[in-house]
Amino acid sequence: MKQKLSIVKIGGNLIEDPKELYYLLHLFSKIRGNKILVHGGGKKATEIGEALGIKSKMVDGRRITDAQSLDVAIMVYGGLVNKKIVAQLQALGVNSVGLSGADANIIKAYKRLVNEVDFGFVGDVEKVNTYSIFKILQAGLTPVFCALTHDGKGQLLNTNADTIASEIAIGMSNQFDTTLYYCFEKKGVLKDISNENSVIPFINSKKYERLLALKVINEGMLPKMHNCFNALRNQVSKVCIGDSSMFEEGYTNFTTITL
Ligand SMILES: Nc1ncnc2c1ncn2[C@@H]1O[C@H](COP(=O)(O)OP(=O)(O)O)[C@@H](O)[C@H]1O
Ligand SMILES: CC(=O)N[C@@H](CCC(=O)OP(=O)(O)O)C(=O)O
Repeated sequence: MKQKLSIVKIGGNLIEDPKELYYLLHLFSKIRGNKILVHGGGKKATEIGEALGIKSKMVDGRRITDAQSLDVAIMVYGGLVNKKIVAQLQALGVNSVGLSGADANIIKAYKRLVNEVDFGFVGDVEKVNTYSIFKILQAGLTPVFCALTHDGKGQLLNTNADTIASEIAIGMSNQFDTTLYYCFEKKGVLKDISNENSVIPFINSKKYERLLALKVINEGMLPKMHNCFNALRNQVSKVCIGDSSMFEEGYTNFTTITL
């Protein structure tokens, strides 16, 4: 029987709220067995960029990343956010190690070029070196990944954190019974975005099509849902979307995605 692995992705709004972030990290520290944390930080990168006079432009949920924006991304994701999270996890008794995709050559990527849009230094994942992740887990360490990959030729690339989480989950599913959790500030996928009590408990591909047509799902939820189905189609056992409470025992008010 395969060992269990939990992969938790946390997003920008949650990271920005110190109380929420602490609550999540506290619950993460209680997850038993193998676990991996993946974080974004897009909101912070936009804020720091603006303070430096660098404007952000998003297309299809992804940041157009010129050389200056890439430097901001490296500083914010690989430095500020990653190291703060690792230090907090250490305080909670989780021996974690902060990583970008370049470290231990774990995530190789190529420059994204879709529909003629030049995203600049944005990477799409080519290969996840699961052996290195396995070795880190085996050493009793908890990897904390930021939203950076590399092209193997010395170039770091900015990569959507939801995609990093799903690609790691897909890669690790050869060896592990993997659950992927997308954890953000809302209780789950909502029927009515303005009503926190409208969580849709289960979404399968058919229901997803309907929700898309009704425009219930939009903005940042679009790439998230795409990554959920991609993970499930590629041997990831389970995918859930919700807020930090989904890691509380007995809590059920979140969204589970099925094929
Ligand atoms: N039906 C929906 N239910 C919940 N959130 C939704 C929905 N449709 C769009 N969203 C938006 O998606 C956002 C989450 O995506 P994103 O901003 O990329 O978050 P994160 O940084 O946590 O990955 C929410 O903050 C919300 O504004
Ligand atoms: C290419 C691309 O768009 N990268 C993202 C990486 C950070 C991220 O994904 O952050 P959240 O999870 O907080 O949204 C960005 O720069 O915004």
